[in-house]
Amino acid sequence: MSDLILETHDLWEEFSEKKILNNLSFKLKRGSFLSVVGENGVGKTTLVRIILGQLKPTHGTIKFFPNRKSIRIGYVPQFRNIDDEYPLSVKNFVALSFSGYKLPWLSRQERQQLKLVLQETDLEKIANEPLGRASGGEKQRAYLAQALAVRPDLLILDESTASLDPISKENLLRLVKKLNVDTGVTVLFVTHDIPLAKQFSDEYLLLQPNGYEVGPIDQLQVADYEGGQHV
Ligand SMILES: Nc1ncnc2c1ncn2[C@@H]1O[C@H](COP(=O)(O)OP(=O)(O)OP(=O)(O)O)[C@@H](O)[C@H]1O
Repeated sequence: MSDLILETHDLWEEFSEKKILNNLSFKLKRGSFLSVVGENGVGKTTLVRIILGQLKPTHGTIKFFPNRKSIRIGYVPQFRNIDDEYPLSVKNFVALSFSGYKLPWLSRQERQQLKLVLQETDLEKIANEPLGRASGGEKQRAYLAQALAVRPDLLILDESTASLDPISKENLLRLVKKLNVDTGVTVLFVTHDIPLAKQFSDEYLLLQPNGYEVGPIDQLQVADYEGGQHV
């Protein structure tokens, strides 16, 4: 099996005559933890949408290994608060990931998977509580559990920690890192939080208005992030 999960070649996207992503060629190693960083508007979400298959690149290619069909992708969005009156329990919310989600009709395998994922995300104790009453960190763990329920090969966190307090942010990332190490799930973490990226990832992809940079995370210079221009 290839040691890569995906690779892009010469990728760019054109929006209203504006070129985004600058002929991006990068390789994502299976089992790695990559932080995608860069200032507002450089194309981080555009890259995620291309990976998810929601957007076709104007130019260039994206290749999955062994192929797209065999790669399961879990996606954790930016934190959106859930109303206090939200009716589903934590468990039922996580189970929305399965098709035919009404709990009594989950298959045995799905029930086992649900139990495991609630354990992994430390939500077992509040599994039957209404999600609306959970804390911000617990709600975000429920989104994470939903993404993990499909046993993804690739987990994409799209500014998923942005609205959490510093302790909840770190706890969420610690959990993701543990899953990355224990299960080998590949992680692509889109963030503006450079200290958090440095603490948990192995590699970085820095998108810039006129280019991009890739490398081991310890080589990411904050000065580069703040508007430096490299190709
Ligand atoms: N569907 C679209 N139509 C037109 N322009 C778009 C579209 N999607 C994104 N853009 C533009 O492309 C650029 C890159 O957007 P993108 O959301 O990928 O940036 P980003 O790096 O994720 O930004 P942020 O850090 O603010 O979330 C922006 O200038 C944005 O306005």
